[in-house]
Amino acid sequence: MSELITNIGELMTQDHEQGTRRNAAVVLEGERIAWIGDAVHAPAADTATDAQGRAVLPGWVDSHSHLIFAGDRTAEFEARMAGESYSAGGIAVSVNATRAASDYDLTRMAMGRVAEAVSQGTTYLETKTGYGLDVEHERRSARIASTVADQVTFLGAHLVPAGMDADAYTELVCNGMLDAVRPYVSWADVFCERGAFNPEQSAAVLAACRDAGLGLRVHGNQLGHGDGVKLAVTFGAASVDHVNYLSDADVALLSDSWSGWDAAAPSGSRGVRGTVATVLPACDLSTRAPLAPAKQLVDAGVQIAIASNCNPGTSYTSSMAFCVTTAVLQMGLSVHQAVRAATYGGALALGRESGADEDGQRAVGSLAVGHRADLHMLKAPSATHLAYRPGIPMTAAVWRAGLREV
Ligand SMILES: N=CN[C@@H](CCC(=O)O)C(=O)O
Ligand SMILES: [Zn+2]
Repeated sequence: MSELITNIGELMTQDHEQGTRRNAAVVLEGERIAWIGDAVHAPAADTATDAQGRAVLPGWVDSHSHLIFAGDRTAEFEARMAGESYSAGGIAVSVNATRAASDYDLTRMAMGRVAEAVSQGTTYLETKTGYGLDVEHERRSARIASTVADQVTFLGAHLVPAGMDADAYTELVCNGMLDAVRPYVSWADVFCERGAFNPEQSAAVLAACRDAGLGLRVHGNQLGHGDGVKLAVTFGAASVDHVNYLSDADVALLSDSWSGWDAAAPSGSRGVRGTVATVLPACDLSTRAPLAPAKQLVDAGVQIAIASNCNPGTSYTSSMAFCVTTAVLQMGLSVHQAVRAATYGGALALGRESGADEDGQRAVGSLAVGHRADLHMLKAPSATHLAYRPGIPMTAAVWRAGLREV
């Protein structure tokens, strides 16, 4: 089956060769994009959708979420709004509720969160374990995550459970727990922060997970200055996420990590990837943290991603549009930079920005022939309306791997 989407007012492809096109059309064939060009030259297809001059973007790629949880932390949020500061300790509340929930309920709730994200234009997402924190419950979280998300990250190193020695728990994460989750995950993460895991413990987790063949990412520099960025770059992590407190040396490390990367080269031959800095605007607002310096990072040549960080503690939203709006209005990014970070940037953080037409691992996060047909049509003639009309629901239609979801 093929579908023609035509009369697209603004097609923001985030593909280097295609750029942003006016009066464009796209043909989807099965799960892939088969043709992109001017609407006047569009070929026939089995079905046609008239965009009526509206904007079309790649679907959002949400590269950082924590969707496998039960329970409610409204009281913690209210206390924060009354002046308390966020601390890692709140994670334990979600751990208790998550352990007590049935498989059925955990799965149903996670699926509901994915559906909520898709209804707002997210077409590819990662999620993490991290509210199990023992072998049985981390394995269960990983298994459930693998049924609801496109990619799964092992975050056994989220918090040291009450009553456990931090080094003994780190040892468990690196051995028995890692073995238990390994069939379900392709990434590992560590919360390298005061109140969570220190740099030595974090390094041990990253080394063990790297040796087990997992890609790496780090929760770093969220609550204060620290070693998260340094560890992430040293280990060649795909991303370091939060990055609220960065020294000049941290920015230089991230920038240097991209020195072998040519963003203007054809997709698939851009060179050596560095560590993506993932900014989490909704989390920064919900924790009243200083906003991550997204513009400074972009200006320094760092590839950035924008993600929701949807979780019950610091960022209970799956709205990537809200994150993009905030990144423009409050972090100083242009609309194009913010949309890029929430699409191509997320794909880069998940290692899915390129992919051969034939191998089934289609690229996501940008629109080009052979890429996965993940498209997001707005109720507006341009992506600028995401920031120009903050808070207004903007999703008109969503295609995920060629299937119309909204
Ligand atoms: N910072 C660590 N982990 C989550 C928050 C987890 C929680 O508080 O439940 C985050 O990314 O913000
Ligand atoms: Zn997180």
